[in-house]
Amino acid sequence: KPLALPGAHVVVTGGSSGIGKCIAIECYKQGAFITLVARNEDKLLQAKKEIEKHSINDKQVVLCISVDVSQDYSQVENVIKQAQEKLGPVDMLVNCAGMSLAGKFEDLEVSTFERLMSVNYLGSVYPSRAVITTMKERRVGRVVFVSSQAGQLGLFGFTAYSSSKFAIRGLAEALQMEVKPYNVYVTVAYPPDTDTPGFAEENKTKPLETRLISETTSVCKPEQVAKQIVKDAIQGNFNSSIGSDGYMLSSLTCGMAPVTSITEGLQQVVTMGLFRTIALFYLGSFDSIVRRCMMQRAKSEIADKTA
Ligand SMILES: NC(=O)C1=CN([C@@H]2O[C@H](COP(=O)(O)OP(=O)(O)OC[C@H]3O[C@@H](n4cnc5c(N)ncnc54)[C@H](OP(=O)(O)O)[C@@H]3O)[C@@H](O)[C@H]2O)C=CC1
Ligand SMILES: CCCCCCCCCCCCCCCC(=O)[C@@H](N)CO
Repeated sequence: KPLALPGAHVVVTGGSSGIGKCIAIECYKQGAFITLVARNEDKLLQAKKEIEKHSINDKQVVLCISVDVSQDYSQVENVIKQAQEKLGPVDMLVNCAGMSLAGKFEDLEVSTFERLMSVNYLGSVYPSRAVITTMKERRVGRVVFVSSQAGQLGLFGFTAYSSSKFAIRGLAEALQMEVKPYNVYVTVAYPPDTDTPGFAEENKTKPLETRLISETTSVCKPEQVAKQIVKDAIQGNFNSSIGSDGYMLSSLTCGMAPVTSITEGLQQVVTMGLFRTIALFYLGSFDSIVRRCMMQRAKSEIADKTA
């Protein structure tokens, strides 16, 4: 019972840039009709043009809607209504609008915590809330949440970002239990660092510790991440991850997450102990990175004072 993308209506928030844009392209290539949701109209139009290059028939449409997904629920509800009037009921919603800001806890403004929670978490609640009733009624639907590897473990510098991405996991687990009997499937994606404009922005303020720890995993291409997310969403897999560290992290942090197949469940049972063992070594190396950076900073402070 995979979702058939040809002719389907896919809404992608954050679809004007990075991972979201690549998800839109991937779905368009498979015959879907697309609604892009983001704030900046120029970026939306630019992305629309780029996506339209990949059309497979002359009926396909890319609709652009400018709205802030985190501000006002009634606004978000309205634009979803508009999109449904033009392109029909939403078959798949991808919540990809989001942002990251890294910094030490005491260096981050309190407003940053509010902002990230509002964009990353509430910005996923609002569009989902706006599409879910119709999906349940039609007994068709996919809701995709884009969390992060930083939504599976807490890292130095990500006190504000990680918590907003962990929140998505709780929302997704609870929602999946509610909507599964209606044939609506929820997917949570946990991408690693991915080469996007958003990632470049994040790197401008990233503490050294965060950079060094993140370098444990390599930087992915957004096309590759998008392909995996679309594949998992079509299949109705609850979990979507990439690479061997992504696989280990998902297995290790499965907790009480819904299980998609018997194979997945068995793999989790068998690998859990081994992956926890590996994780202990990673945690040790992260701690030593943090300690080394601290000593380095202390040294250069002393040098500054004596100079
Ligand atoms: N790149 C990475 O390393 C990783 C990214 N992720 C997650 O993937 C998602 C996409 O990231 P990435 O592709 O790097 O991001 P980009 O910054 O490249 O793109 C973000 C998109 O979201 C839109 N957006 C941002 N804020 C809002 C808002 N308030 N309302 C509506 N639209 C908004 C932007 O458009 P506009 O600004 O015009 O509104 C843009 O289309 C994010 O949730 C991110 O946390 C997860 C793991 C790794
Ligand atoms: C058995 C256990 C294996 C453990 C491997 C752990 C590796 C941890 C690295 C975490 C990297 C964090 C990526 C955050 C990406 C992100 O969301 C931002 N770039 C957004 O802009």
